[in-house]
Amino acid sequence: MRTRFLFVRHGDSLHKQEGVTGGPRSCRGLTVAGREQARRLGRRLAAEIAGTGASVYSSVLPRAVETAAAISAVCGLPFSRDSQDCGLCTWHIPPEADGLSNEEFLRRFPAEGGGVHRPFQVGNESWAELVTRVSRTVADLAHRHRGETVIVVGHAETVEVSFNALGLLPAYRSFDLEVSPASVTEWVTDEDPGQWPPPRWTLTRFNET
Ligand SMILES: O=C(O)[C@H](O)COP(=O)(O)O
Repeated sequence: MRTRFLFVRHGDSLHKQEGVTGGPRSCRGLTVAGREQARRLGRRLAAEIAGTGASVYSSVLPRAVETAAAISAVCGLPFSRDSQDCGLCTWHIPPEADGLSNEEFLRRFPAEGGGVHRPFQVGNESWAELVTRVSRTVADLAHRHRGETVIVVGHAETVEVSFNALGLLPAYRSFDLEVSPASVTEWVTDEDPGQWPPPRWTLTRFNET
């Protein structure tokens, strides 16, 4: 019984191009190149999951939703509003910061003493809160889809948290991870994802473009 998670970062996005925070109000989805990346990735994944099927989930932000919709369309998999989960989002920034340039966000919302448990900006999540939120969502999906393949379309942080949720790394790690647009990171286990103690997952590829 193999359970397989394919974590995908969204394709090239307008928020990156424009240098804005890109929350629910200001995210305007993918660039033209990003849409093509998503379709190309969909074709690759369609070949990989042929015969096994998969379930597709995304965050609620348009850049992830568009990427997931493109992948699902190419693969012939269902994808609806019910497949979109805020638990898979990147940072939950304060609503007043949504749409600001990144520089302005850092300038107007500084929080001294930011760390693992205290946020780096006023009103933002802490890293530990983000890790817990995303990990909880991934754990629920693993439980619901034991023995199946799950495609999770999110953000750089969603992919990073796969190391906490499945690899059980502590929240603080002493190295950084580079996560490219439209990349795939895969974890598999042949153990029961719902067992206690937790199963051992294997990282079979990271940031594959
Ligand atoms: O830089 C950002 O806006 C956040 O880290 C979100 O990451 P994303 O570009 O993968 O959505």
